[in-house]
Amino acid sequence: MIRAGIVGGTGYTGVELLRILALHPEVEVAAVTSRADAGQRVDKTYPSLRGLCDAVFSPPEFDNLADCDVVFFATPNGTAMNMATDLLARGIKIIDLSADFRIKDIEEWEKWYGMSHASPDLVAEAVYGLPEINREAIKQARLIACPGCYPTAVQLGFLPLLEAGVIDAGHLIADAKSGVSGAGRKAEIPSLMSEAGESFKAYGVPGHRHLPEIKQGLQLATGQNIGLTFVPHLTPMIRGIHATLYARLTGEVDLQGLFEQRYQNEYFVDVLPAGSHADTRNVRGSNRCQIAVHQPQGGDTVVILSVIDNLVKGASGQAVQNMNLMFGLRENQGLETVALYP
Ligand SMILES: NC(=O)C1=CN([C@@H]2O[C@H](COP(=O)(O)OP(=O)(O)OC[C@H]3O[C@@H](n4cnc5c(N)ncnc54)[C@H](OP(=O)(O)O)[C@@H]3O)[C@@H](O)[C@H]2O)C=CC1
Ligand SMILES: CC(=O)N[C@@H](CCC(=O)OP(=O)(O)O)C(=O)O
Repeated sequence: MIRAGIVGGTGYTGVELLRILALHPEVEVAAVTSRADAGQRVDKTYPSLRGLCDAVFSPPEFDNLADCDVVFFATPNGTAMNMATDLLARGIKIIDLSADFRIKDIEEWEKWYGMSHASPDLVAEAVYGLPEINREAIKQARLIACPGCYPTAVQLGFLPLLEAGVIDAGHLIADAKSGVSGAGRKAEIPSLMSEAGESFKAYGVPGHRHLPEIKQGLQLATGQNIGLTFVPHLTPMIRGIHATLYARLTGEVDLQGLFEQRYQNEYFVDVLPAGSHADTRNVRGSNRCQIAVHQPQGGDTVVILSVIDNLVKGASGQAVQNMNLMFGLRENQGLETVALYP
């Protein structure tokens, strides 16, 4: 059995990892940390796990994680970068759900994240954990930077078009909407039901920290200079991201065929039949990204609809998909759940 540790087990992505790993046949959850709940049984904080998890929260310290084979960081930005070196030196693999190792340009990272980087040397080594691009590198990696939630939905939607060279890469538009669980479990006024409920708003229009991540990811994967306008929105649902992507076509192409071919061997990317409208409810609780392809009125604008569950394919499910690859397991092991409907 793989001994897994979770740093930040009380947060939304932490408990989602616990939910997935509780039924994973090859994994034993050996350590779960929380500062606030240290000493308390995990299933007291989360009764949904009663009978499935007998772990007790411990403080996020090296000694409590030292017997793990892999440690997931489900923590705010700036945490994993301070603990990674010691864990790696002990031979423990790391899967970081935060942004600490995602951006290769350290100055750029420091600008967007507003802090200095504690382990710049590890950034070069980290593998960006989007399996649909980096599968072979992930299998060899000891440090994974899991993609952000918006970057997962946006990159999977644009990739086939950029790889085929059929759109103007300099003028992409991503109009994305997220449920409130994307902001995490911490108490914050914008996440209150009376603030986010019955309301809908854009935020981060002048610049959101996922912009450099998406541009870097698409640039590295396709070798093209990417120009992107990215506008996130907060929508009054709990889980889900819906990205509506726009690009100008530069030639004639069978768009539906292009997407179906690109993702024909990808278990977690489902290209919907022509004419479909992707809907977040069809991926809620599952590790799937569903994509619909449109060319309105046969014009020169392609519109891609890409939906994921931000906590699963956008975070913890993708993290487990990476773990499966790193440990030579079947990529979809423990992740074959069907979406919850409605
Ligand atoms: N929510 C989402 O949809 C997504 C989130 N992410 C990223 O995943 C990470 C976790 O997100 P999320 O689960 O939403 O966050 P939450 O705010 O819900 O949870 C954060 C967790 O980290 C722990 N924690 C906080 N500060 C520290 C610290 N300094 N040292 C150790 N543990 C700490 C908290 O427990 P305690 O304070 O008790 O220690 C808590 O368990 C973030 O980096 C986020 O950006 C990525 C993709 C999607
Ligand atoms: C709705 C909401 O607030 N979403 C978050 C996305 C958070 C997230 O998951 O950030 P990382 O993927 O970079 O870790 C935000 O826009 O800040």
